[in-house]
This record gives sequence, structure tokens and C-alpha cells, in this order.
Amino acid sequence: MVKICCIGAGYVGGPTMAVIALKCPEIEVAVVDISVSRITAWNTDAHPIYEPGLDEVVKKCRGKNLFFSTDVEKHVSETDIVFVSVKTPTKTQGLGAGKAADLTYWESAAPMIADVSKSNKIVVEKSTVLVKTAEAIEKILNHNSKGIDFQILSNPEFLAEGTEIKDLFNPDRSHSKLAANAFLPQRISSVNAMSALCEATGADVSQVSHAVGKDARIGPKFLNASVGFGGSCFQKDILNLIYICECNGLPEVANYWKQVIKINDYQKTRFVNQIVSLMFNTVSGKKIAILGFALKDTGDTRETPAIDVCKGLLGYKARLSIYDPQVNEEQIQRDLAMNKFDWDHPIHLQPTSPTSIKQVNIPSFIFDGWNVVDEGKLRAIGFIVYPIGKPLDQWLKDMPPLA
Ligand SMILES: NC(=O)c1ccc[n+]([C@@H]2O[C@H](COP(=O)([O-])OP(=O)(O)OC[C@H]3O[C@@H](n4cnc5c(N)ncnc54)[C@H](O)[C@@H]3O)[C@@H](O)[C@H]2O)c1
Ligand SMILES: O=c1ccn([C@@H]2O[C@H](COP(=O)(O)OP(=O)(O)O[C@H]3O[C@H](CO)[C@@H](O)[C@H](O)[C@H]3O)[C@@H](O)[C@H]2O)c(=O)[nH]1
Repeated sequence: MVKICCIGAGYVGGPTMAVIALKCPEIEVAVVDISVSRITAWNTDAHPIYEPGLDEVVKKCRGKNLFFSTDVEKHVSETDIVFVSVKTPTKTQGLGAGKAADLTYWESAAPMIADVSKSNKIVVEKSTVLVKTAEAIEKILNHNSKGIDFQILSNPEFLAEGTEIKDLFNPDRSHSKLAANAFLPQRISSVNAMSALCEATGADVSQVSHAVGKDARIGPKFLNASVGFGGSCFQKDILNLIYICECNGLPEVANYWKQVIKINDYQKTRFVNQIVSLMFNTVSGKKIAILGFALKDTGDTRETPAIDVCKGLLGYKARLSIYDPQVNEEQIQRDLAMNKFDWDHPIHLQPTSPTSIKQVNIPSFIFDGWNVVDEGKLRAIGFIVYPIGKPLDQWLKDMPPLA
């Protein structure tokens, strides 16, 4: 039986391997991780990741041809193909801190693979890394005295959280990863910039997106205005791209991509400032309910825009009542206490000091950062609604000029 093993049982490794196990019952799939709590959770019915459709896939294969284990070295030594799907977060210290990708986890996996291997292996690079990383890893792996041959394949992952199982059943393509993760958020920053102009001129950003997306050269996808893009990839990958541009003597190109992040930060700040302005220029002591904290239809809070929005409101001394059915209170407190870029590093490096989180309340103002609520229905039953990029309530229009 052909054996494959994936190092890293996270958002990519776990679901990807589960789908491979489902589609290839003749292959034995092991998913290994140094995190005992993650592996323990994969081996129960309370998986560490919430993704629509994931539980069913795991249930069908686990214990048959899909195994989750902390015995990393044993499984790597026995396998024919090793997938590496460890994190590549933004560096928090040293050269390139705040921009460059931290390859610590990748670099620790490579010598271990070389050490424990007794037979030739194919090593598949799933993590998001630079194009030449495969060549560097190949040198580390093939510089062994055992005569073992390693072939390195670059196979970046393109799945999106919230639709992982769907994306894995119908994969798009597998090349040019970093460029794609710059172009996609560039579209979002473009439409979010338009949303500010729409609000200033009384236009509706969803109509602008619809009309622009009708141009076949532009296309309709990824043109939804929002409170800003989030997620564990876009910002870190653009920052890495910026760093590469700077290292290659291209400051103008670096500045161009920096603007995508600046507009994203501006949109989050703008949303917070609108809340403050529209609530009579102060939210101090006011109770604000935040419905939904994680990204999209997931329990993943890594770099969720809700963190910056909540931190902004806390800075104005608002009292927050946060609720998300997929995120527990401890996680929310940790997220709000954490410094930028700490969230994707091991838990012992993350601060634990809690902030004050209260219970959920029903608000009379709704600030909809994603244009998901039906503002007409809510207005009809008495709510004052502020949707992104749309004409304001008459009540809000009559307010004194904004700060
Ligand atoms: N999350 C996404 O939607 C997504 C999509 C496409 C690509 N990516 C890329 O895939 C990579 C993984 O992302 P993720 O979201 O799955 O990360 P993750 O943090 O959820 O999972 C990585 C796992 O690797 C484990 N790990 C780290 N070092 C290890 C080692 N030496 N041995 C064994 N296990 C180790 C960690 O404990 C962790 O559980 C990143 O490069 C990311 O940019 C992520
Ligand atoms: O029109 C849009 C589309 C998305 N978003 C936001 O953008 C962020 C990212 O969304 P999405 O791309 O759907 O999720 P990710 O899981 O971050 O997936 C991205 O990042 C992954 C990691 O690299 C890649 O594999 C995927 O192809 C890429 O889409 C989220 O905050 C969305 O709410 C918008 O604001 N407007």
C-alpha cells in the first residue's frame, strides 16, 4: 500500500489529507503534528477546525486509511511521499521582521525528514513559500550521506477557508501563488476604496461592483465591499511580496503593494470612526454587540478584521458584547490581547492577558461591515442601519456634520 504523510495537521494539512484519503482508499494517509492538542482533537469528533462538510469526510476515513498522530518521525520514515504543510507566518523579529515569511517551521521539518528517512522520497511543498525555496530544501535534503534520493515538488494550496471541502473536490489550479494572493486582495481594496467614495456621493457600491463585474475582462468575483479583508494569508503574503520587492531594489513596486494593505487598514479604521461619529461622536461606556467574530463560515479568527474593529472600539472605551457560535470566549480574549503577527506563532509565545468581554445584547444600531443584513427589514422594525457603501438612513443624514 502506498503511504503518504503530511507534516502539519492545520487548516490545509488536515482537510487536504482527509479528502485525499476519501478519494484514494488504496492509499494510507497519515497526518502528523507536534501539537498534541490538535492531534487529540482530530482523533475525537470535536475537530480542531470547523469547515462545512469536513466532519463527514473525516468520519468516513479515520481509522481506515486516515490516521492522525504525533509520532512525526515514525510516519515520515515509513512514507513514500511527504507533504509539508507547516505555517509560514510573518517574522516578528530579526531581518525582515514585520514583512518577510518566517521559514523556521519549514526549515525545522527538512533536516528531520533527511535524518529519519531510510528510502527515497518525494517531498511536496504545500506551505506558501517563495519559488526558490524548493531548490534550497532540495540541497538540505540531498546533502545526506545515506544515498537517499529526494525529489521536491512545489504544489501550493489555493483552497479558501469556509469552502475548503468544496475547493478540494474541485481544485482550481496550482501555480503562481504569491502573485494570486496579491491580486485578489488588490481587488478587494479597490472596491473598498470605491465604497468610501460611494458613501461620500450617495451611490451604492454593490451596484458599482455589479456593473463593473459585467465587463468580461474584469469579471464579477471578489468585488464585494467589506470592512476589510482578513484571513491568515492575504496580509502575510503581500507583506512577503513587499519584502521581496524591497530586497530586489524595487521600492516603487513595494510601495504599490503596500497601498493594498494601507487601504485595508483605512477601511477598518473608517468603519470604527463611522460608528463613533454616528453615535454622537462618542462610544465611551456604550454597549456595542459584535455578531460574528471569525472569518466567513469558519471558527478561524486569525487576522479577522473583527479584531481591529473591536480593538478600535475598545480604544474609544466602548463596552463590547461579542458573540460567535464558533469561537469561545477565551479565544476572543486572547485575540484582542495579542500583538500584530503574534497570532500565527506557537501558543507559548502568545500573550494571555484577557480583556473584558460581556454577554450579547440586542443593539438598536447595526453597523454591517459585510452588507449581509436586510437593511430594509431591519429599518422597518426600528433599527438604524449603517451598511458599507450605501445611502444612509434619513435619521443619520440629519445628523450634525461628522468629526
Ligand atoms: N489556511 C489557509 O486557508 C491556507 C490556504 C492555502 C495555503 N496556506 C498555507 O499553508 C501553510 C499552512 O497553513 P495552515 O493554515 O494550515 O497553518 P496551521 O497553523 O493551521 O497548521 C500548521 C501546523 O503545522 C504544525 N507544525 C509546525 N511545525 C511542525 C513540525 N516541525 N512538525 C510537525 N508539525 C509542525 C503546527 O503545530 C500546526 O498545527 C501556510 O504556509 C499557509 O500560508 C494556508
Ligand atoms: O469580495 C470579497 C471577497 C473576500 N473578502 C474577504 O477577503 C478575506 C479572504 O477571503 P477568501 O479569499 O475567501 O478566504 P481565504 O481563506 O483567506 O483564502 C485566500 O487565501 C488562501 C491562503 O493562501 C488561498 O489559498 C485562497 O485561494 C485565497 O482565496 C475574507 O476576510 C473575506 O471576507 C472581501 O472582503 N470581499
